[in-house]
Amino acid sequence: MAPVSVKRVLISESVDPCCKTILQENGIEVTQKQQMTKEELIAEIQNYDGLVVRSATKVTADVVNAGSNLKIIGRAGTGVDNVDVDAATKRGIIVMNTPSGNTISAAELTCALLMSLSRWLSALLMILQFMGAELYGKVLGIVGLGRIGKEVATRMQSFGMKTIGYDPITPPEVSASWGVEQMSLEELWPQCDYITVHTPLMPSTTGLLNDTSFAKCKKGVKVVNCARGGIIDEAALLRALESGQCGGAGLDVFVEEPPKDRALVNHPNVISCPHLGASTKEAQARCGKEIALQIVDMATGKALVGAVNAQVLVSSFSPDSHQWILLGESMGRVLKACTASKEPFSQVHVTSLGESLKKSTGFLSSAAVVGLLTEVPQKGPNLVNALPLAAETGITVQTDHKDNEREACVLEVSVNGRSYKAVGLVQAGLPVLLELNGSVFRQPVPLTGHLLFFKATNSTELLLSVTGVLAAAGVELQSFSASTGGGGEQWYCMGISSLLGDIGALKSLVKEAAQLTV
Ligand SMILES: NC(=O)C1=CN([C@@H]2O[C@H](COP(=O)(O)OP(=O)(O)OC[C@H]3O[C@@H](n4cnc5c(N)ncnc54)[C@H](O)[C@@H]3O)[C@@H](O)[C@H]2O)C=CC1
Ligand SMILES: O=C(O)C(=O)COP(=O)(O)O
Repeated sequence: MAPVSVKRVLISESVDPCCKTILQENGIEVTQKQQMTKEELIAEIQNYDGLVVRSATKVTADVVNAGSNLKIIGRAGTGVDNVDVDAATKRGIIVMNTPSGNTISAAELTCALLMSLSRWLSALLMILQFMGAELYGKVLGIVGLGRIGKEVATRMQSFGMKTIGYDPITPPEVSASWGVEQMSLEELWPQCDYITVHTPLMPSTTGLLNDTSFAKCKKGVKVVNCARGGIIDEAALLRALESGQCGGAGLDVFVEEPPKDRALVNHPNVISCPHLGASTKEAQARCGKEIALQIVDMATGKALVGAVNAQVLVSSFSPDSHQWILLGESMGRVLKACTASKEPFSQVHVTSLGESLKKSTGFLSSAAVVGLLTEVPQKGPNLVNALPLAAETGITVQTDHKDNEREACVLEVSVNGRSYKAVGLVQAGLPVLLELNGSVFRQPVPLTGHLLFFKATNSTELLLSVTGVLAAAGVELQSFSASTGGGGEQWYCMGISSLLGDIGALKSLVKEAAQLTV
């Protein structure tokens, strides 16, 4: 993978100082600010290649779009719901997080809230309520059995709690191996003395606990939310607290932070924190260090860790994928230049051939689309946004893999019902073109530097005329490849020292001509 140039990074809030230090030690200029307003961020973001945030900075589409040089948004923490990931993806910006750096801290705060709710450990609540309850023997329902859910389960088991849970993705046998019996939410609600939620906030988890689910719970159930505000519906929670259906709530997160509506925070049976789950020295040191190292690794082309919107890029970080990516891009560019029609493509089909390319079809197709879209009048597409941009432009991209003795990439595109095709591979570490629109080259064409393609009938006089045009323009001929094609029209490719200023003279000699730089 080619390094992503990151020279200047803005840290827009309180990220551990080790983040700045590590970035600076690796030659990156860093500005760290606290509590930037959205207006300040929009005004300044264009000066940076990278932005590092926690949860307070709202990286909305207008911030993303103002970041004309942005290549990376790093979240020193888990949730990326404060970042408009779709807007970033469309702009080709990588979004990455450090999802395990604060797991233990968030789990520990959850456990602290569960304990506080059992014994009313808060100055105010202790005055109001003297009688607590043991956790021992009680049932804890854990909704979301990922990193934090698991750590909460194993900790609360040591208090003798029975842990049950629900997660649509974590297999029941996996959670069973750390002591959590899975069941449907319908079965879970009525069994729990305590419920804690540990899912991301998304449409399927918004209002997971609502009036209907509270009604199915044991009277007096206690709930904890250290995940995201809104997973427990706030209005329903207040109603359940007031009716006694909910016996207490421990809340670290709110729909609006800090919450302007203080009804929940001020409720006598609520223990609340201002989003402190990750606020420990250890978690911050881990997240700050991890995000800095991940950015450095990406910028040096070493590895791509923690990217949430660039799966294609992640798989492209294998040692020899770089040349295949160049091949895909160059083939896209060659086909774009050599199709007679200037209409937009409607369909792109990429086939990878050969065992070792089985897992490369994803990045080969993105790379080919990057090459095909280079004339899109926006900032150049890259492997992050190629496929979303293609979809937006109405291009259908299909991929395929076929077993073959030799590794190769076949790129076919359709324009106005006509198909065009290129076949290439990486030979001796360099991308080469084997075939173009039915013409098979006698010598593979090295896809590097300035290339002149033309289609003509095989004739020595014509080739002399073409070299004459090059000489007249002061352009040197550096390599020459002709395709096998008998007497009919065939494609030729010349490696040239620079592009011709005007291709008109050449076009008068040959059927089709195109020049490009790859
Ligand atoms: N309060 C704080 O300071 C912190 C909050 N968090 C938040 O905690 C939450 C959990 O974080 P992690 O455990 O690291 O995430 P994770 O990705 O490891 O686990 C989330 C789990 O939720 C499950 N899930 C998805 N949809 C579900 C549904 N409809 N019902 C039940 N489960 C569902 C997923 O399958 C996954 O196993 C996130 O929202 C994160 O942003 C994380 C760190 C600190
Ligand atoms: O990592 C997360 O998802 C968190 O909620 C922690 O947020 P913070 O880094 O403390 O602003």
